[in-house]
Amino acid sequence: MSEAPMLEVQDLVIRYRGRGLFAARPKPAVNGASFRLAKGETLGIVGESGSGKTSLLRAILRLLPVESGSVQLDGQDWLTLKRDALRRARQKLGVVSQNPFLSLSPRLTIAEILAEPLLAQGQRSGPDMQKKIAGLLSDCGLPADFLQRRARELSGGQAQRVAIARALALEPGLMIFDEPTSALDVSVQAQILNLLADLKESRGLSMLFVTHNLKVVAHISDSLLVMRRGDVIEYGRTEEIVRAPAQEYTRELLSFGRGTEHPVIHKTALPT
Ligand SMILES: Nc1ncnc2c1ncn2[C@@H]1O[C@H](COP(=O)(O)OP(=O)(O)OP(=O)(O)O)[C@@H](O)[C@H]1O
Repeated sequence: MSEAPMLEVQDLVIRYRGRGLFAARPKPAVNGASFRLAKGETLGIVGESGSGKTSLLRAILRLLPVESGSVQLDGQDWLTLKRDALRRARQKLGVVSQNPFLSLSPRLTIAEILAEPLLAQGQRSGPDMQKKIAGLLSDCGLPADFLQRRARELSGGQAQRVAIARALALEPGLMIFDEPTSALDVSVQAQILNLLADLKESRGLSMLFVTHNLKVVAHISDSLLVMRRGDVIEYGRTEEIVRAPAQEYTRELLSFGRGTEHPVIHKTALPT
């Protein structure tokens, strides 16, 4: 029997409420999305503003109720989990968002930021924890002397590396990236994409990567899912979609990827 996928979403429908008592029922924000993410693979979810990407992510994170459909996370029926079971199971998810400065406490040292999730999980501070924290930082391409710096002293790229290190602290099975490079310069974007490619290889990470920029995500995704106005309009292996997109809309996203040139993927040099 083949291994259970890390994430399997089937016919997911998400609909916000209409405004006012007699408001017409709005069209679903996500209209029957289905996809499968195998362990160790990356799925890029792409679409322009309003296509439903954030709603889909928020539903997967259980921050938004769904109207119908199912989500299996590592073989577990994710949408029916209750309180304590959900809290425990959430450790399977690591989340990195667009702006690391909103999620990193400016006054804490990087060592304190990386220790937070471990302490919250009940691990004891001490030499083992220090070793683990130093390892996380180094895996994310920052030198050990950064441990004593504070988040407010970091560049955007460095802060995003710390946010990624913190999300990895509890060794989640699935990493979720919500526009992780869109606030960064193109050269720094490429470095962060290199880092994700390295981490995927060294840690066998499964990743969901949400972005409006198809060119960015095509470089690191095994599969792509293209959304438009709530519908999944294209889904398949990246090389096939890039070679022969079935939809005109996907072709447009490929040729006019907003805001970037082709980011150069190379082995990471000095972190920026
Ligand atoms: N809280 C809300 N209440 C009502 N409608 C909402 C709400 N949040 C989003 N929507 C609607 O749901 C649809 C999908 O929005 P969503 O934010 O999921 O798209 P997106 O692809 O993530 O866009 P962006 O890239 O701008 O974040 C849009 O039509 C949006 O107006």
